[in-house]
Amino acid sequence: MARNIGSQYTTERVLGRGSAGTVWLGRGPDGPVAIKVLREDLAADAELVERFAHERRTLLGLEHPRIVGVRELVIDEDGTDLALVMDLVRGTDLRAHLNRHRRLAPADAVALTVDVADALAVAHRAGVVHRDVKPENILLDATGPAPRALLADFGVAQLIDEPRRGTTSRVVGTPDYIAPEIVEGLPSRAPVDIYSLATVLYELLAGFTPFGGGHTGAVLRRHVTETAAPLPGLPDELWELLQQCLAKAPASRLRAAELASRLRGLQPALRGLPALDIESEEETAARGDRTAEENVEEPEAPRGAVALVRGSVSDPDRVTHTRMRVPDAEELAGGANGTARLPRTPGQRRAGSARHGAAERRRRLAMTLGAVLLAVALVVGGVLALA
Ligand SMILES: Nc1ncnc2c1ncn2[C@@H]1O[C@H](COP(=O)(O)OP(=O)(O)OP(=O)(O)O)[C@@H](O)[C@H]1O
Repeated sequence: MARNIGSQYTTERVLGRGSAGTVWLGRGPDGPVAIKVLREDLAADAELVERFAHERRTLLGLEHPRIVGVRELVIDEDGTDLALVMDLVRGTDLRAHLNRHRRLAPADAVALTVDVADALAVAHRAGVVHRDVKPENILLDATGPAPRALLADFGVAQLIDEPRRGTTSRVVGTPDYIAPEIVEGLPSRAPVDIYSLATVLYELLAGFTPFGGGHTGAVLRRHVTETAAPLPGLPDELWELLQQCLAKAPASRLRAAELASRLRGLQPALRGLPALDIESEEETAARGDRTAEENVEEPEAPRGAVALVRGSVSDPDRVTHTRMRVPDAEELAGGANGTARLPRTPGQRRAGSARHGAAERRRRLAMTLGAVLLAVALVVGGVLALA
């Protein structure tokens, strides 16, 4: 049902829902807009409303073709509505795009990443850190010949989470995309956005994030202790860039403008390359491999591998935005064995899988038998020589 937002806008129908509220297709004096109406409990939080009002200039001031512009901040006097009026993006978000395509050709993945890096370069220059770069916050404008990415929700995560940030025992963000320094309780500066964007790029190429899968604590630990598994078939230069932006040390990551320019430089060489021919364990299981593995008599040797169900691109229960406890030092150190999902080319066995284990056992048995036969032959030979 249409309702008025402030004196100038009306809502028409729901475009989507997020943790902070509902986004509506709306109408204003200059035509259609998107209106994010924040949840009632947030709108009723006087401190939060004040923070929004205070940050009004920042929210409204970021203007760039690759940033979803905020046109108006509506604060109802009676405290019922707190809404952001935004430019309407005609298309979809990157999460929906990824759900449909599973993984993108390197040139397409890089083109979208360049758009977001351009947006971040402008924001970082203005001293604004996004803090929640993820496919859900990247909108795709589908009105041109190829989709263009726009980064949405600047500053919103920060404003909403502010009161809880005083406590160092909590980290805020979306687990799969959160930078290691946030997990360690350090402040979020511009490099956190670069890390999250590199995670998105990895996901666009692989179909899954480098450190996702399993429960939130395991995901956080991997961000701090593990390195991303290489993606077979990815051109070396692109892999090097990805690794650099996924560096644990924030200072080692590229700045947004440099990332955009380096990626642009790679674009000609990527043209025409197909999407990577790799799959996650989840996809292997979907192809019926799991049944075969379960039929092998001995269970898989425990490696601590985490099921790939949660956090996968098609998981409707995916944790998208949450507050988490900062893992203690012991928990963070527990990742030495590595628990992240590893990319495999289709049909390739995972080291440690039951079938791989059975083959390994057969190989070891053959080697042992060979060694015994050799020893017997040497003894017999020695006895005969002495006789
Ligand atoms: N400016 C816009 N134009 C068109 N659609 C939009 C716009 N902003 C948001 N949407 C749609 O609304 C959906 C919900 O957006 P919202 O920002 O509330 O949540 P989210 O980013 O998906 O999740 P969360 O807020 O929990 O991190 C988006 O996924 C997108 O499909």
